[in-house]
Amino acid sequence: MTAIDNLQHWRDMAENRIQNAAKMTMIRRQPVDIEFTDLCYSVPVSRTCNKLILRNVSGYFKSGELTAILGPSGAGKSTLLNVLAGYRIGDSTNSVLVNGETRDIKTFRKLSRYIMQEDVHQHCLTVLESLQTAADLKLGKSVSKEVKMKQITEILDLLRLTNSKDTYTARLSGGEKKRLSIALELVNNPPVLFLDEPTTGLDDLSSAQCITLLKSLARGGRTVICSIHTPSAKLFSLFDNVYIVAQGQCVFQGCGDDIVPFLESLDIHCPKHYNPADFIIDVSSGEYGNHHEKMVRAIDNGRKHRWSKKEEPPKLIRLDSGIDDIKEMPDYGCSSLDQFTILLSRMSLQIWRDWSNFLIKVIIHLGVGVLMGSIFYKYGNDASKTIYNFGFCFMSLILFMYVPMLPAIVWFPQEVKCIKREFFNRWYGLNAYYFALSISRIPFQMVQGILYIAIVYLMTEQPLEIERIVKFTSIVGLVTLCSEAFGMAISARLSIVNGIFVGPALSVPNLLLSVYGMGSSITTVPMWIRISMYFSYLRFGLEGLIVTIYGGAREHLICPEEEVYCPLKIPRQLMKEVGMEDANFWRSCFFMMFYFIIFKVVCYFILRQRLKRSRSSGLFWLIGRFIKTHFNLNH
Ligand SMILES: Nc1ncnc2c1ncn2[C@@H]1O[C@H](COP(=O)(O)OP(=O)(O)OP(=O)(O)O)[C@@H](O)[C@H]1O
Repeated sequence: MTAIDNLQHWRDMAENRIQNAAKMTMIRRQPVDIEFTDLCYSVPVSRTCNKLILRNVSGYFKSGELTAILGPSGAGKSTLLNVLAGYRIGDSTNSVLVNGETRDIKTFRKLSRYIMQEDVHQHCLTVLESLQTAADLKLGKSVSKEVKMKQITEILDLLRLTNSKDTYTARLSGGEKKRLSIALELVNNPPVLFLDEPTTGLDDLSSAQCITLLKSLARGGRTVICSIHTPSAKLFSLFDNVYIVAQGQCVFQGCGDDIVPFLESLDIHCPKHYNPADFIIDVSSGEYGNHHEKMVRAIDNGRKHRWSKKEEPPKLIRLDSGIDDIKEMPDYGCSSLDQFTILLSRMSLQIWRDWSNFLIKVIIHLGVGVLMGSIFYKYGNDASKTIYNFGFCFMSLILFMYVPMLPAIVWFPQEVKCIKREFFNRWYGLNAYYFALSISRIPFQMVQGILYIAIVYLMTEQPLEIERIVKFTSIVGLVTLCSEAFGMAISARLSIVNGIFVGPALSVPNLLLSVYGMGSSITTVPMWIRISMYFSYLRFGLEGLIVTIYGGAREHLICPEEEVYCPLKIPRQLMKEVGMEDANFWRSCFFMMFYFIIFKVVCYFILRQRLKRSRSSGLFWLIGRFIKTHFNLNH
């Protein structure tokens, strides 16, 4: 068998599989054709200068077809895909038509799904649980559990994930993760699918299976568009439409079989047995001389919708697009309250399943509790050790500042990637997500705090009064919440590398201001430092703990017999010595709540800004542009 016969044989087999899979594919969707004309996209690179990435490209992607966007590295494939999907709006000027009508981005996002290159999943959920959550969020309560399960089973079969349905997503192979990403977006059967390099990181067999699957989805009536890196001849033969980009312009558009005749028409000859996809990419990147302009002219920068030796096929005109019905559809599959409850149970399950992480935290809190209890053993009621007991309170606050903040800085950037995918694909709104996120973590933080307090409070012999115990726990809880919210506000914008530096660095002034001026009267502290102290939530935490332990009508502390004189025997005396005589428990709580809300609000707006895909204007635009051109915050 010659190589060509081999390829033909493989193609026939794949075609058979595609036909069978296409029959299984859920309800057929209304066709959606995408046409774009003179599309430009630029990014700011300096204060005055923009880099033009897409240069007046045009093109036409038909429903029922699998389209590949190919090109040399840096040609603009991902950018074109992102702009078409609406994932990047930025400085783009364009005319994108959907079924002949100007694209309304809000409506289009209800029609399309975007599968990103990186497969980020909720790692402690199984494949089936992930799909069930997606179905609950996207289909809502109007679809019965049985119907959802039927759809899920069909999708699992179609994507050959049935055998892995009970596997945790963290344990899936690269190919399975990619298929799960596709499966999750198939739940509400979108008519348009965009995929950014779906075969990256997959071996030949998995790549072939992935592209075969995409073709079967296209055969089900969908418009499937993917960017792809140098596909093998086998894979290349599966695409219905090929769109080749070089230097931000279109150098070919049409059927893969037409590439060789197209190049021949320009007097460029493809060597025998050479993969035409590789050859045209080599030609467009200048390996065989400068043919770029010639190719762009021949295809009219994509205005010629399908280069063919034969007549160009007539363009389909959709009369009953059904897009108007979609405009009326709600933005999400279920109400905000339902989104909140589904997400809250998913997050709680995630934390619960990640029991090793939870266990480590519990062990650390118990271990540090025993250590602190041993170091400050029985200091709480010992008048000769009052100043050390103050140290114990301060050390406890440092623990509850760093322990919640550092994991948040490391964990949250990964979570943001997942939110980006799910939010962009309209699984849920940001408000529901953010409330669920904020609430889901509180019980687990509280359990760890209570375990620590139970040990140290008894071992250090702090006053055993219900009111003081509750107040002590509340202050520690508030410091925990503030610290985690602070860590999340930092990591919502920064990468792990930047966040892990910025978080602890900003904690230093927080710590310094919390104990500044102790030992002398507050009136001796310069005014600007006194004002700065209001910016340290830890200061309020410390005041809150000291007033809880030493405030109120507490009896005198016990001065050991071997001590001649205990100057800090009177509880209020310590508060005077450390400049906290005016401390008030409720004021401390109020300020910590205030900072907690501020950090939460800042984090929310940063997240919203990152997820929002529309073009900002005025001052926000200027600030955004300044940050983009001067800082690389995410990498
Ligand atoms: N935010 C940005 N700032 C500056 N240049 C950018 C930015 N985004 C993309 N580019 C540039 O635009 C060009 C196209 O990028 P794009 O990621 O679309 O290329 P690609 O064809 O997908 O490349 P690859 O195949 O290597 O992934 C590249 O030269 C890239 O450096």
